[in-house]
This record gives sequence, C-alpha cells and structure tokens, in this order.
Amino acid sequence: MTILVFGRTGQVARELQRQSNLQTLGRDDVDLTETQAIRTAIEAHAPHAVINAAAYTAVDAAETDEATATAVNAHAPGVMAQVCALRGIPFLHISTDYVFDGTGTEPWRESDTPSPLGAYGRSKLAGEDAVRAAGGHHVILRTAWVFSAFGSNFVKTMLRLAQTHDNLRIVADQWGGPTPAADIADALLRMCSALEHGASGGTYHFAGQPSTNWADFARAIFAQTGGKITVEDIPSADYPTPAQRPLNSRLDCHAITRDFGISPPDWRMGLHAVLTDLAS
Ligand SMILES: NC(=O)C1=CN([C@@H]2O[C@H](COP(=O)(O)OP(=O)(O)OC[C@H]3O[C@@H](n4cnc5c(N)ncnc54)[C@H](OP(=O)(O)O)[C@@H]3O)[C@@H](O)[C@H]2O)C=CC1
Ligand SMILES: Cc1cn([C@H]2C[C@H](O)[C@@H](COP(=O)(O)OP(=O)(O)O[C@H]3O[C@@H](C)C(=O)[C@@H](O)[C@H]3O)O2)c(=O)[nH]c1=O
Ligand SMILES: [Mg+2]
Repeated sequence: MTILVFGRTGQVARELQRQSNLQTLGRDDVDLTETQAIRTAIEAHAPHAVINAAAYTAVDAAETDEATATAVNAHAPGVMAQVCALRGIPFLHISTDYVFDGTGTEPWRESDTPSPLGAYGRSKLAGEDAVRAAGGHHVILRTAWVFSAFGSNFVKTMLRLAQTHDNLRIVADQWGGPTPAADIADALLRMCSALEHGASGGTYHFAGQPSTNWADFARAIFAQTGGKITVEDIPSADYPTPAQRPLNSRLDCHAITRDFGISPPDWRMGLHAVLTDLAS
C-alpha cells in the first residue's frame, strides 16, 4: 500500500517516516498555498491513501497572517480531501484542541461544538469543515500539545531556556494532554490500515494522559533532565501573547479506543523517550 504524506520536516511527518516506508512531499515539492500543485502531486503519485501532516502551526503569528494560515490549514486540506474523494481513497488529517474555546473543566468530546479563540484555531476548524464537505472516506484526528525530538515544541523550548535561566514563569491555568508525535504517527498508520479494511472513519480525539498544565509539564521535563531550574506557576494573564489559548484543552479520547482499539498514550513515557533521544 502506498501512502502519500504531505509534510516532511514536521514533528508528525518525521515520526511517520521513522515508523513506515511512505512517500513524503516537502515544501520544495508542493507549497500548500498552491492548490493546483496539490492536485497534480496526488495524481502523479496515485497513492492508496493520503495523510496530511503539514500545517501552519505558528499560533501567535497566525493572528497577523490569517490568510496564509487559512490557505495552508483550510484550503489545502480541502483540496486534498476532494482529490482523495474523487479517487476513492482514504484521507487522514490532523486537527487541534485549539478549535475549542476552553470553557469548563470536562474533557471535550467529538460531538461538542467548536468555538476557536484565535486565528490558528479558526483556520484549523475551517480545514475540518472543508475535509468533511468533500464527502470522502476520511479521518480527522484532533490532538494537542505535540512534542518530539524534531522540530519546535514546548519540550525543546524548555531545554533551551534552561541553559540561560535559573527560574521560569510558566502558565499553570491552561490544562491539556501533551502528546508524543510518535504516538500520533502510530495512531494514524493504524487508522489508515483500518480505513483500508473498511472502517468508516470520522472525527476522533487523541491526546496524552493524564491531563496536566504547562507549568507541571515543564517541571516533569526538568525532573527528568536534572539541574536546578525552578518553575513558578503564573496565570495566563501574566504571560500575554497575541493569541489567546484555551484554558481547558482536555480531550475525551474514549471514541478512538472504542472504534479502533487505540488507547491514548501516557505522555510521561513518551517524554522519557524523547529526552533520551535528545540526549543521545
Ligand atoms: N504542534 C502542536 O502542538 C500541535 C499540532 N497539531 C496539528 O498536528 C499536525 C502536525 O503538526 P506538527 O508535526 O507539530 O507540525 P510542524 O509545525 O512540526 O510541521 C509543520 C509542517 O508543515 C509544513 N508546512 C507549513 N507551511 C507549508 C506550506 N505552505 N507548504 C508546504 N509545507 C508547509 C512545514 O514545512 P517547513 O518545515 O518547510 O516549514 C512542516 O513540515 C498539524 O496539522 C497541526 O495543526 C495539533 C495539535 C497540537
Ligand atoms: C516559553 C513560555 C511559554 N509559556 C506558555 C505559553 C503557552 O500558553 C504555553 C505553551 O507554549 P507554546 O508556545 O508551546 O504553545 P502553543 O504554540 O500555543 O502550542 C500549541 O500549538 C498548536 C500548534 C496546537 O495545536 C496546540 O495543541 C498547542 O500545542 O506556555 C509560559 O507560560 N512561559 C514561558 O516561558
Ligand atoms: Mg508554538
């Protein structure tokens, strides 16, 4: 089975390549702001399935560049989904906890109504809508707080800041599930195979457990790396950013276990693996 992946250098794309032999398309092959190039690439590769692991993920930058975020996160996956629907092949796409507004304390279910707080979340929600509207055989996997040894993410930011700081002030009122990119790649490959074998697909949540906040996540990172850095809990109001983040990003992951037998990962084990990777 030939799987074509949009994205080559990103966190999830790198883990997909580590776990499976697939065809990848980097920015040099296809710039996702050019929709005709997307069509041409899928036609040329004639894959059995397509996974979109590329996205505009700069949450703050998206506030002042929503047009590009929307082109990459909404228009591009919409075209991918249309071409896949026409060819009768499965399309797997990744979305985010940031489609929710973060109210309450209950984990969000797939059936809950999204209401993004910022441009990145709006662009990702528009992407979900475009994928569903294409009417093909698809999976939309909503995940959160992705980390890995590759690309940029909170874990690598913390390790970098620890080299120049003794104390970090980190928000402690945003709650969610850090998710190893390796587990997302594994889930996508298993869902891809299930779709090939007739599973019906749809929208699913998949995030690391147990839920935590960014300050505790930072402490867990430094507990494993050693050193004398301290982490101070602060409210989001004390860490102003262009984009507002949801306070409650917890995702209810029961449906993916029920329908695909895929359990949400324990992020503490994934963190250990990533820190080991980075230290080697
Ligand atoms: N990171 C996170 O915390 C979370 C991510 N997600 C979702 O998971 C998916 C994977 O995220 P992640 O692996 O972290 O992403 P990364 O930010 O690590 O990688 C994004 C990839 O998209 C590529 N890309 C961006 N713009 C373009 C473009 N115009 N044309 C071609 N390629 C482009 C980048 O290429 P280049 O390297 O050349 O820039 C890069 O390879 C995305 O859909 C994201 O929205 C969901 C929840 C949390
Ligand atoms: C560096 C730093 C960050 N923070 C806060 C800011 C933010 O609320 C939180 C995490 O910072 P980040 O920049 O990693 O967060 P962010 O880029 O918003 O991460 C998001 O990325 C997109 C792509 C997603 O889809 C989301 O699931 C989520 O992972 O930590 C501090 O409080 N202190 C600090 O020193
Ligand atoms: Mg970021």
